[in-house]
Amino acid sequence: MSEHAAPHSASVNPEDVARFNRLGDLWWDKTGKMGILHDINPIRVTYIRDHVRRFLRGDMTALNESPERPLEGVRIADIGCGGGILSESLAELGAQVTGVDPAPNNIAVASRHAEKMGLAIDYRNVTAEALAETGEQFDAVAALEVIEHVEGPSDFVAMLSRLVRPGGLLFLATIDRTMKSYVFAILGAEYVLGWVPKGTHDHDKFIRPDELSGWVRKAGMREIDRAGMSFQPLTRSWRKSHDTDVNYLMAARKDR
Ligand SMILES: C[S@@+](CC[C@H](N)C(=O)[O-])C[C@H]1O[C@@H](n2cnc3c(N)ncnc32)[C@H](O)[C@@H]1O
Repeated sequence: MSEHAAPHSASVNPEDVARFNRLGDLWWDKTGKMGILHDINPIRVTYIRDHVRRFLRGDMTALNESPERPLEGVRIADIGCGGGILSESLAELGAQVTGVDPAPNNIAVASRHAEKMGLAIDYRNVTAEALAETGEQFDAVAALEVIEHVEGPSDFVAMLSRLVRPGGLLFLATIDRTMKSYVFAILGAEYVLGWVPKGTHDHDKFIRPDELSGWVRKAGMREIDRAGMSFQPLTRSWRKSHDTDVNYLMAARKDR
């Protein structure tokens, strides 16, 4: 596997991307250090599915009523796709997924896994900037658990907006910059419980929901929803909530 992260671009923090580049098979180990992404994935996928069906049904003829493939024909870009956890779930629902990540090994892991699962996903080892430069646009763009790892997050949102077609949707997920997130997402998840590799997160790079909403607005889009993802200690499970103090999702729409 390659030690080097691929093409440099303004949003890429080389050390951070190199750390993700080394994860290899851990991406698909549901009980390992990336397990939390598998645990929250059903909430993220349902969130995307429901917003796409609610907001894009009117202008997409291919968006049929099939309960098994509710995203049939929807073009979605998964930015910072890692090992493909989100990309695969969206493809299973019928979406035409393009997954990009600057770490070459992530794309290698994602491509191998998708092939094993019989899923056709267009994985590319390019930066999000390089994808935006092609002028391609998507019905929906998702950058989940990515923006807290990039350089210049407000510019990153502006660049993501360029990838969304008029009337299309942008989905973001990140962590709020609160005392609670310091306790849960850093001390708890990295140091006490060991859910996530130590050093994965820098509290200063966490983002307040209103800050994110402002960047979205500046990028010519409009926030349409935000929701929390909360861990329930009693049932040891995650659920969608109104508490955005730690992990949260945001959906935005580009005007036509
Ligand atoms: C925490 S992982 C999330 C992976 C995936 N989005 C998921 O939720 O399953 C963060 C990912 O963002 C990627 N990444 C970091 N900086 C990036 C950038 N500037 N542009 C695109 N992806 C980036 C990393 O390589 C890594 O795969």
